[in-house]
Amino acid sequence: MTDLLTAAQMRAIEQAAIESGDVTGLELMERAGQGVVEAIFEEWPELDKRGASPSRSLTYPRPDEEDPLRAVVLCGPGNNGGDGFVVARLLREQGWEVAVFLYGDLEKLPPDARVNYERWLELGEVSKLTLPTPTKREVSKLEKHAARPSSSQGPDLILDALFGTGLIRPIGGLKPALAKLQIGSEADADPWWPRVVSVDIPSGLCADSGRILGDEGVIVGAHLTVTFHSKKRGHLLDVGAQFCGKTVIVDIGLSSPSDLGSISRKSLADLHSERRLRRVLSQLVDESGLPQNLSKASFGHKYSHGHALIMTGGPGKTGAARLAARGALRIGAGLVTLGVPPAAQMEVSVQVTAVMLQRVESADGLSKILEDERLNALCLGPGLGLDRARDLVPVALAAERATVLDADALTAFADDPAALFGMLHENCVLTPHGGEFALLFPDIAEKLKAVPIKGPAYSKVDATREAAGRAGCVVLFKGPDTVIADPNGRCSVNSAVYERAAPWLATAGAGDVLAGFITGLLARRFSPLQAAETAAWLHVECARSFGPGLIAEDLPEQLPRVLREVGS
Ligand SMILES: NC(=O)C1=CN([C@@H]2O[C@H](COP(=O)(O)OP(=O)(O)OC[C@H]3O[C@@H](n4cnc5c(N)ncnc54)[C@H](OP(=O)(O)O)[C@@H]3O)[C@@H](O)[C@H]2O)[C@@H](O)CC1
Ligand SMILES: Nc1ncnc2c1ncn2[C@@H]1O[C@H](COP(=O)(O)OP(=O)(O)O)[C@@H](O)[C@H]1O
Ligand SMILES: [K+]
Repeated sequence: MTDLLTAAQMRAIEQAAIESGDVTGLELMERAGQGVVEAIFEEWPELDKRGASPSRSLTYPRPDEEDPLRAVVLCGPGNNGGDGFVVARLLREQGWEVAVFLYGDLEKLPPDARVNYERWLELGEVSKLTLPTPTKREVSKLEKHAARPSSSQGPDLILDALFGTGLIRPIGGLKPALAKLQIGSEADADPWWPRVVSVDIPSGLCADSGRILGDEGVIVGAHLTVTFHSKKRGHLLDVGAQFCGKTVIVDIGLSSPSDLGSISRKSLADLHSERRLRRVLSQLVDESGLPQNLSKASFGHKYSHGHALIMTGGPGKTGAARLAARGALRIGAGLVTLGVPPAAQMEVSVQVTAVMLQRVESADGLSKILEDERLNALCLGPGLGLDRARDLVPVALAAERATVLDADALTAFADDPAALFGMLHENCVLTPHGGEFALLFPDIAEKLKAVPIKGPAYSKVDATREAAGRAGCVVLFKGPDTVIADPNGRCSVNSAVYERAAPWLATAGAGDVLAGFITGLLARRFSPLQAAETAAWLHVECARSFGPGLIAEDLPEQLPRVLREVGS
């Protein structure tokens, strides 16, 4: 299990460790600072002068062997700043020239940060940056220390230890200073500009939501972010990953992430965990006791792997449902039938082979074929058309089968979401993208859109949980930071950023395939939450397996390879 923590949860874990007497806050801070330095050397071995490490850097100017390496360390008024003082000291001890700035009042530094401030003072000085807005003179001093290589010798590293998990207000006052350093969000990516490293999280970013506090959008843009113990939600949600650069986690010897002390498991959000998903994929047991893994049980027949029914729209509108059907079949549903209006029968029949076809003109027709109890998973929405959705959705939901509602099946209820919520049951999965989410849950979407002026800000995890509670079923809220929640508060994030980035997944029809994947897993009797989580994970894996140039049709065709790799 990989938990994505909030700032409060991280503090609780730290507090529990300190209270247990196993470790002191000062020791944790020292380990944090050491971890940052190690991570910097790991990322840029040419900065590590301790041994004869290879001086290879394609992106940055190679440090001159004769000159000392130089760092500008920006420390803030809390313990994040304390970590900064530790890093400054460790670099200085290795011969670096380090210019340290403190943004805030010395008198208010928390005790551990104060100790590390004092320790640093034995090695160097600290320049002041007045809070909230540094003076012009202070900013020009900062600028002098951070001059570009073209004008004088610039620093090799800028360390952002201004704010970490304690950020609760916008940092608008720092705008001119960050602009001068060219490390703010507006800075161009400049390969000749020093490496920017953020301690824990880029300053300006809310650790709980991945949103920038304040309407000015002031934030540090880092090349490398070094966080502690576990990723925070802000590293993955919303715009977080755009500003973190590469994010690495340093173990500072806190208890294992699954040992959470007073934190309720219900309040946590999981990061998609490959290990857990592999377990789900391989260990599910169906009601006949056969292993329900995706290679299919050797003794199962097609009906033991479920029968999915996916409704299409009218002529010219059937492509989306066909994509979903292909996805459902490839992910292992025993049979997949497309429910087609008579006018589109010809169009669909010339395009499908393994997928079956059944005429379903209207609600009556749907009720009739749902008399077949073997149809155990339904999908409505992709290309369905709004009128057909309004006609068919009530009948489908009344049948109480596992049901995915996507696209038009969601939009059709924009005028009266409560009517939809009244019909939903616990075996449903809603798969809205941002626009559909806002139609069904306008007040929740509004909270997520409003500029956060204080932290911790309302997050996509909060929003999806709230939506799932209201709908009474699983909600999968799509995006590069897909969040999946059930009405009991269980929640996970399926992230497609950092090493799992798959921007080419944002292609027409990709969502239809996802709906099909979920439907196929529901047919295979996965629970709604497991079906949504597993499908979302496989969806990204398929996109990554294919790579750039992907179109939606390619996704189901990648599944055999991805499943083989999962099973191996
Ligand atoms: N937890 C752990 O296990 C470990 C944590 N560690 C480190 O501690 C960090 C968390 O430390 P933290 O709690 O002191 O928070 P931090 O981000 O330094 O700032 C808080 C201060 O900022 C202030 N403030 C806030 N917003 C502001 C604004 N816009 N403008 C101005 N001021 C603002 C706020 O002020 P106040 O509202 O109280 O006036 C408060 O004084 C964490 O990120 C990690 O680096 C590691 O050492 C090892 C183990
Ligand atoms: N930048 C991105 N990186 C990774 N996945 C993305 C990105 N943008 C969107 N997606 C995913 O692509 C799919 C798009 O679905 P959707 O918006 O319903 O499109 P469509 O209706 O065209 O199928 C969703 O699964 C979403 O999570
Ligand atoms: K920081």
